[in-house]
Amino acid sequence: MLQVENLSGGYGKEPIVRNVSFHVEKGEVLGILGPNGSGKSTLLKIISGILPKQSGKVMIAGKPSGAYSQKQFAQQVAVLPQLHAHAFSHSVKDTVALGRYPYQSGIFSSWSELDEQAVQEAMNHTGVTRYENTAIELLSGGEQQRVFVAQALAQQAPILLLDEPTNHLDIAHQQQLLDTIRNQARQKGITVISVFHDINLAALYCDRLLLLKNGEVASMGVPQDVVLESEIHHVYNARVKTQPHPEMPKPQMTLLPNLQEKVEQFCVKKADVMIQEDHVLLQSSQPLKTISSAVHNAGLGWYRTFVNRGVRADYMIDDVQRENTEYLRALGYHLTDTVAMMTAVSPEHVEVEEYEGEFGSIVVAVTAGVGNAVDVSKSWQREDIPYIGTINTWVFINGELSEEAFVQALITATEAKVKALQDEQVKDPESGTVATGTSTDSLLIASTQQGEYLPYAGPITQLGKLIGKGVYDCTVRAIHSYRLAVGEHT
Ligand SMILES: Nc1ncnc2c1ncn2[C@@H]1O[C@H](COP(=O)(O)OP(=O)(O)OP(=O)(O)O)[C@@H](O)[C@H]1O
Repeated sequence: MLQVENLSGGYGKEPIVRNVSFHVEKGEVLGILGPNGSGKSTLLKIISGILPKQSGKVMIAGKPSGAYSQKQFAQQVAVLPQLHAHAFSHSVKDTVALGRYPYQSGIFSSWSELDEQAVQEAMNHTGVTRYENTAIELLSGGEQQRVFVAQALAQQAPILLLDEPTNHLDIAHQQQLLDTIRNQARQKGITVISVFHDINLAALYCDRLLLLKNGEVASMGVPQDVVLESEIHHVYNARVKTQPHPEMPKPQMTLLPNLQEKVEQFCVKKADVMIQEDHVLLQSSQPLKTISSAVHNAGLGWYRTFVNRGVRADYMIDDVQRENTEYLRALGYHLTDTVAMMTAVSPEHVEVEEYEGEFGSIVVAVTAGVGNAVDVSKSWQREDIPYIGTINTWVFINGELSEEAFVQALITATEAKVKALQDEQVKDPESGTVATGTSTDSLLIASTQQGEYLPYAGPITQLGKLIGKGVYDCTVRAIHSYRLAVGEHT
């Protein structure tokens, strides 16, 4: 739909944009990224004919852009510039209606039903209909921005060139606007080329990204291939970490600050694990990087308070999450700073130990209710009802773990637990075979992220050895403790 070949141009003799080539298909959304002054706006200005090109080609629907008259060009390409000059006071509707000028002819107004419909639709999509009779200068920056986007949409051109369309917009309006633009691209086959400052928004909404550095293409491709830590560091000179978006297969990046603040050194000790009236508690002075399958705040996060709550064996609540949240609130725990598990085992049957290794130490705490344990290889024969009985395992690590080490720590701890059940001959009461866990086991790996860097946590690494020994020992002891409490004999 739009093809740019070896395009160069700028404001004086020296080109600002140099040798840029790309093509964009019908219905595609291309994001242009790059640091301040890299030439993003200049590139859009050259494509839209606001600035003359020095060399290269811009082809629109197979024809050189210069072959279009001004009006024909405006029927093909709608432009949202970065800065809007509005010398005359117009109402919002009149401003949006200016987008229809390529379709007006003659000295008498030829305003048609189609024009009216396009204006109404564009105002609707950008949420500015309620201001239609208000003078544009009376609106806030973000509201004005939406009016100018409406003007570009009203133009109903097959190509949209947008320079920072979300400038001044709050997050809800950013979402609404970019949803609209993306939907227009998909439903109406509109081709969109948009400059972004926000790399995450661009990665989320664009099919492909073009990264400019000093007026030249530094990289171009699908967001996964452009939003790379090394690439962003190279082009922007900023330290970042990329992560997957939680709902879409798109990369998102986070800044890694270079702060000079002194970080307080701390470590987790065995004595930090306390037995309260109805729960096991650990409160750390600093947040720990945590991954868990807890009831409250499962997944990955940073937390200071860890709760393993003992409930009665007949605890039957429809909305466990909510009831548990109320419980934590009543105890005064900060809900966003707490990870909480549940068990039918009484807190005094927790087994806690500290293990010293070459790199530092770990603390393990386990409660093991194994009355209804399950052999995972036979569980397909069972009904889907959960059974009372849970093994809750906490592993606190005084060290700095890589992401790989976090996942390996989960595996190593699970293997150690399974081995403990095997050696203790914990049986699945339904199949009669050796159990591998229970139907509701929870596991937590939490790390101070201070001290020695620990890239791996497999069974023969220093960390893996401690986890293997610690989880195995504490699980065996917790099974003994449970059996003693319920009067079960091995
Ligand atoms: N009207 C102008 N006359 C001369 N030079 C200009 C003009 N506008 C921009 N420039 C120069 O062109 C270079 C690229 O500017 P441009 O606005 O294209 O960058 P950008 O990537 O859009 O930056 P930003 O992220 O800050 O919006 C800058 O060095 C700028 O100083």
